[in-house]
Parts: sequence; C-alpha cells; structure tokens
Amino acid sequence: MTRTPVNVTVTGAAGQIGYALLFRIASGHLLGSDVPVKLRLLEIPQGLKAAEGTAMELDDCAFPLLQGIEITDDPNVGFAGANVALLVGARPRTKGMERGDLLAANGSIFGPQGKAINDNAADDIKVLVVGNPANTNALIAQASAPDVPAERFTAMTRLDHNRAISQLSQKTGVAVSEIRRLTIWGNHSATQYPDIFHAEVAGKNAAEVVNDEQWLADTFIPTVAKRGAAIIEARGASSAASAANAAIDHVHTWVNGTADGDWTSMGIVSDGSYGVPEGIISSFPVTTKDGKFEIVQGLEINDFSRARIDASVQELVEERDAVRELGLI
Ligand SMILES: NC(=O)C1=CN([C@@H]2O[C@H](COP(=O)(O)OP(=O)(O)OC[C@H]3O[C@@H](n4cnc5c(N)ncnc54)[C@H](O)[C@@H]3O)[C@@H](O)[C@H]2O)C=CC1
Ligand SMILES: O=C([O-])CC(=O)C(=O)O
Repeated sequence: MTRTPVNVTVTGAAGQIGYALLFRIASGHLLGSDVPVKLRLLEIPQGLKAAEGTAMELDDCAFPLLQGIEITDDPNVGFAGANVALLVGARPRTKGMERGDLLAANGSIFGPQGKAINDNAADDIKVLVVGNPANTNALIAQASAPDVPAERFTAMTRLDHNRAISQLSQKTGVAVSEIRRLTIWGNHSATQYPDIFHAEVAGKNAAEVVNDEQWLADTFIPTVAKRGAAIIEARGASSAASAANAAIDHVHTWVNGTADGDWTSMGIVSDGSYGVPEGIISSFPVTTKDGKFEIVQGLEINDFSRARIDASVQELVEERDAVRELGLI
C-alpha cells in the first residue's frame, strides 16, 4: 500500500454512534476500499477508558487499511493534521427534551473544537457535525474557524434523507435503489422538510406517483421528521447504527461524488439560494464532485414546499440568534 493515509478524527468516539462508526471507517467504507486511514479518537476524560477499549477491538480486527489509532482528550492533538473530522461527541437528546434545550449545553463544545480545527487541521479539512443540534453546532464550529473556508463545515441531514427514501420506497413498493433526487430542506429537527416534488421513483415524478397530498402532509413528513423521537421511544436510546451509516454516506458522497442525475442532502452554509438567509447552515439538495459540492439550482418551489422550508429556516435563524446572544458566534 503506497497511498498516504488519510487522518480521520472522530469526537465522541466512546459513544454509541462512535462504536458503530469506527469499524466501518477502518474497513474502508468512509473513503474507499483502497484508502488507508489513521484514526484519532477525541473524548472527554471520562470517555478515554472506553475509547481505549474500542481501540483494542479495532486492533483485534486487523483491518488492512488501518494504519494507526491515537486517543486523546486534547482537541489540539485530536485535530492535528486532520483531513476529515466527524464531530459526533455531544450530549444526546433524552426523552422529552427539545432541541432548543440542547443549544446551551452543546454550544461550548463546538466553539473550542472549531478553534482547534482552525489551528491544527490539514488544509483540506472536511468537517461533518453529527452531534445535535447539528446545524447550529456546525455554525458555532465554523464561526470559530475563520481561516478555514466556510463550506468545509457541514451538518448531517443524510439520516433524514435516508429515512425519507425508505418511507417512500415502502409507500410506492419501489426499491430504494430506484429513488432519486429527494431533498431534505432546513434543520435536522422536527421542522425539517422532506421534499418529494422533485424526487423520482423508478424514473417517474414521486409526488405524481404518490398522488396523495394528505399522506404527504399527515403521514410522510411527520414520520420522517419525528423518526428520531420514535426511535428513542422504541429503543430507549437515540439512533446509533443508522446515524453512523448516514455519516459514512455523507462523507463518502462528499469525497467520491453523487451519481449522474442524482443528488443528496447536506447541511451547508447558505449562499442565499432559495431565499435561505446567507450564513446559516441549512440542508439543501446538493451534487458533489471531486470533493466539492454545489447546491442544485433552478428547482421550482411550490406553495406547499415554500411554507415548510420557510418554517424550518425560521427555526435555524432563531437558533443562530440564540447562540449569538450567548456569545457563541
Ligand atoms: N444528525 C443526526 O442525524 C443525528 C445526530 N445524533 C446526535 O449525535 C450525538 C452523539 O450521539 P451518541 O453517540 O448516541 O451519544 P453518546 O452519549 O452515546 O456518546 C457521546 C459521546 O461523546 C462524548 N463527548 C461529550 N462531549 C465531548 C467533547 N467535548 N469532546 C469529545 N467527546 C465528547 C461522550 O463522552 C460520549 O462518549 C448526539 O448529540 C445525538 O443527538 C444522533 C443521531 C442522529
Ligand atoms: O434526536 C436525537 O437525538 C437523535 C437524532 O437526531 C435522530 O435520530 O435524528
């Protein structure tokens, strides 16, 4: 193996998503089956011992692509030379807790981590924020990293995207592999808007195939938007393996590109497209190529979609204003 290893930093490595994520990174699912990786696991002091246990298990897999594991509680060490950073470590939402409650609790984690990325990461750093509230945590990290191009900070809405594809597949009886161009707009929260008006189901317009606005409004959208809470209710813990899978998908698509004629959903810094205020981190339909992404332009937004996009974006604006008031950005 002659390729230079890619440095991948995972925060919250000892948590439940970390446990589902690290083995897939080490086995080549994040970047490709020919790309060696070096892992850095960043934890808080209480998490270091469990992270060491996970690292022992990673060793025991003898992954051919895994060229080293370092464990630390120092963000400056954790992000040194990082090419990819997965910011998972945060306080997960527990039963009955709303996302707004999480802002203050998590904000102080992402400022210092953004600064450590700014000061220590590699020039090509790509950041995915998974820890909730993901969009606004990403905004805090991005605002704390003035030397890093803003578009390198992204938030995860790929789990919502995958959930929506699965629900649409079950409704239409068409395989997930035949569903394209679905979009998650806005916040990774209950206000998110999964949009099927431009989606295709086996080459046909999904909204026309479904032809049931009541199902869309009363079943599909709430099922997707509240799936996180439904999983917590059922499992007694928030989504872990599916979240790890979505993080793998997000970075893999970012690095390796979307399929021709398809797109994905990513939380990215808005450039003002589709009336989303510049600077907030909102989910958009994006195509990716050569490690870069572009917002899909020119989609017609009907009144049904407009109202829902605006509502979710309004929530993001309020979250931004709240963290501004807290002095976090
Ligand atoms: N964007 C999305 O679609 C999803 C996001 N999430 C979010 O992901 C986050 C992680 O979830 P889980 O792994 O289930 O939580 P967990 O509680 O099992 O693990 C979190 C880990 O982060 C560590 N941690 C806390 N503060 C840290 C810091 N400052 N630096 C490094 N590590 C730190 C903790 O010690 C713990 O090991 C939560 O915020 C959860 O809400 C979960 C599912 C989907
Ligand atoms: O709500 C949570 O903490 C978990 C989450 O984001 C999801 O499953 O979408």
